[in-house]
Amino acid sequence: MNEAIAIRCDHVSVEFASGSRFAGRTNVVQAIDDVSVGFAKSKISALIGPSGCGKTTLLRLLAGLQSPTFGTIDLGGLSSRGGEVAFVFQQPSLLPWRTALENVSLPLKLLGRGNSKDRRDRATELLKSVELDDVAKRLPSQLSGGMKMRVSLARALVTEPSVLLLDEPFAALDDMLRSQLGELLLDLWRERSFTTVLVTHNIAEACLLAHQIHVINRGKIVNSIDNPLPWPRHESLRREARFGEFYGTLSDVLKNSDGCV
Ligand SMILES: Nc1ncnc2c1ncn2[C@@H]1O[C@H](COP(=O)(O)OP(=O)(O)OP(=O)(O)O)[C@@H](O)[C@H]1O
Repeated sequence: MNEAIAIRCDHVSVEFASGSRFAGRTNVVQAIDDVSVGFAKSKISALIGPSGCGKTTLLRLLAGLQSPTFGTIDLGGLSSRGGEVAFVFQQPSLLPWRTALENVSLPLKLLGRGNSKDRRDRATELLKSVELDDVAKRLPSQLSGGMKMRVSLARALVTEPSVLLLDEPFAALDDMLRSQLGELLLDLWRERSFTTVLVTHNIAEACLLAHQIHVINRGKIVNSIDNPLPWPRHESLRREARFGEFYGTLSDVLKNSDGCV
């Protein structure tokens, strides 16, 4: 595998059977169609495209939650079972009977890492990094939507993964929270440099957060664009002319790729 590529998909396709077997009709849905792509090591890559184009299916493939019908996926030996690959979905999916701290420490317990004090200390550290150490003892039902998402991020990062997969993690949040969590993601990435693949519908989010943007439509990657905006990135970049310029370029690419969102 090329040094700079952390994840490589080679001629990957996913076909789903759809329709009713009882009615005697089953169709094949080609969710991913012969995709070959590399995701850069220690960089943030965005997958953007219209609803139903295959973004989640591609992310599930990278997470090992879905097998390809054809083709291969190479994560250089990393896996979620070893805690090296972590994912965060749109719904935070925290265990409701466990406190925020217990939710964050759970992956360490499942992997058998450290004793209970080590795990508690590590989870407290992660809750601190998402500015939630003061609510460590609360249950998920006592947290706001934004707080739950931050706990999910802390839980995903507690095993120090090399790869973080994010499926529209901020989509259910209002604009203000979305921006704050985007900024938080940038901070966490700056400290840890995990390889990130972010599924989003949001052009501005892709412009602000990603190094590279892959446009996906009808199961195919139809364009891959290097984001020219400078690093380090902050929310304030949204107010700069060059941000508007790149936003316009990306919108045009999406329209011309028939991948408008
Ligand atoms: N388990 C499944 N069985 C049958 N079809 C599926 C299954 N999962 C996904 N599909 C189909 O595969 C295609 C791609 O779905 P996918 O969820 O990957 O799209 P998406 O780009 O993430 O959409 P959205 O942005 O709306 O979440 C869609 O046509 C969808 O209906």
